[in-house]
Amino acid sequence: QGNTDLPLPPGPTPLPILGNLLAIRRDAPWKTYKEWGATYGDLIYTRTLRQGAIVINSEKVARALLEHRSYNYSDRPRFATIELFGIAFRTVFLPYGDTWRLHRRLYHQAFSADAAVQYRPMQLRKGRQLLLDLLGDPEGNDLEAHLQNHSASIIMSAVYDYDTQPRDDPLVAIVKGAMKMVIVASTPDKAAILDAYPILTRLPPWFPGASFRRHALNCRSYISDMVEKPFEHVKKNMAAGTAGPSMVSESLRKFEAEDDYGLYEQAIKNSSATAFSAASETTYSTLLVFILQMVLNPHVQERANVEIESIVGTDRLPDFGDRPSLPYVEAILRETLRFYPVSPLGIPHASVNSDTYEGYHIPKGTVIIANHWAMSRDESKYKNPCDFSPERFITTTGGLNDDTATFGFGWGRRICPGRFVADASLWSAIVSMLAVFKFTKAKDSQGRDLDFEPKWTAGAASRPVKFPCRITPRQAGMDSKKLAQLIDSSM
Ligand code: HEM
Repeated sequence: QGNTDLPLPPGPTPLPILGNLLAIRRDAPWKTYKEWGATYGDLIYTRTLRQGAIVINSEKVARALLEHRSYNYSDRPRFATIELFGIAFRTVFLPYGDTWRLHRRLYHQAFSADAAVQYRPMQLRKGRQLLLDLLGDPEGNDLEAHLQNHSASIIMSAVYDYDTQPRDDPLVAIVKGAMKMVIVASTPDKAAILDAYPILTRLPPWFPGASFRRHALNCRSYISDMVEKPFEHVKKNMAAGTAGPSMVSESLRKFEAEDDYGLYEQAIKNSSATAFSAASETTYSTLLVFILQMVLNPHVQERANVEIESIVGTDRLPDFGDRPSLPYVEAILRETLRFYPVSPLGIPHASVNSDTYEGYHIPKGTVIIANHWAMSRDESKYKNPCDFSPERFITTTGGLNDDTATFGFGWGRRICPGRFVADASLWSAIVSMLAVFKFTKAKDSQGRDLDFEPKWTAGAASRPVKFPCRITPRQAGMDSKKLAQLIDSSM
């Protein structure tokens, strides 16, 4: 229990009304929080307008509070934008309670470590489709789109048994369109203003300056399609007897005899719609980080390729059976997750009751932000943290150390339930790409390397901004026919 006589954790002095709003970098708040850490430590109190928040800058404190006291830190803050834009149904925003527990149960059935194994053949197939897409795009003009398709097609298959079309898939377009609207509409500064002045959310849509209300109405209709349309696809296939296994069909069957079936059906709809949006952006952003780092670190690719060729040869592609024999590839995956957690501040938690930690008072209902980016740059754990170095996970005897670098998947009872699926999607794509391609810098007209400074997008999910590169097959004469043969001989 908290003790109100104790001080709040330390932090920068807030200005009247605005609090620390102006002191926080809008493009990368995680960097500001890390810088503050040098003065105030790993637990910082900050205020934006009326909203107080505690930032955790280290794995140690995150573990102590969000894991060991998970019962008290598994709630979510209620932001005014969430209701306004019609996204309060998403698991990520549900308060700590029965509906959220039911969602977690549904994910556990479909995506636990054991259940996730069933998707591996599909994930390998999708990884190989990605190879064909990359072969046809040697300058990586549509790199982001290929990676997006790969991630979207895996999650649509696992959740809805839906086979996406390689381009312009109608269901993917609905879901992507809805998520884009939500991201534009619910930027942190909008959220902070609407939370501080909730009366604004009740302005009529026609009111001057209330364009966000019109936007919100539009957004709600997109969101409704995002929830209903893929779900209808499964129901239709179940009625026709053609539905393959998926999170939705298996959950519907499991609960069909329950008295309160309607409640389960709603939870299945809402959790499955959350899964798509939570899975696709994070997974493809991580693959983009991987490719960027391969372009910038050719020696890492070469070492990985030597490892793959010594274990797999060149007549087939790697599969999950090879995974334990490929420690360096594993280290690359870990280093990709460590180097740039694509959700740098995770999703905020909230405290259920007030609490005391190391002599500081944490009020009930405080927003708690885990700064994954600061954890990735912890010099006491990661020497030269700004270097991309898979070697940091390799022991002197060539095996892997115990650090799986999974802090980017979050904490305690709210930890990402899709992490095992994500891990397999990432590994199968990374190992396939390393086996077949070399990623290098693009060349200018004189044949010189085109150097560039990597940039990162702002927002809750951050990823590399488009960068120039070349994607070259390692085997001479590799064309789509030969690659298709290699893929066939690997099935
Ligand atoms: C590289 C890929 C991924 C990353 C980096 C990632 C990261 C995260 C993070 C940081 C959280 C918040 C955890 C917390 O509150 O402490 C989260 C939550 C969540 N993730 Fe993931 N995720 C990934 C892939 C996936 C996949 C593939 C799925 C679904 C199959 C998924 C479904 C979810 C859901 C439903 C939540 C909300 C959990 C809750 O509020 O209880 N994620 N993820």
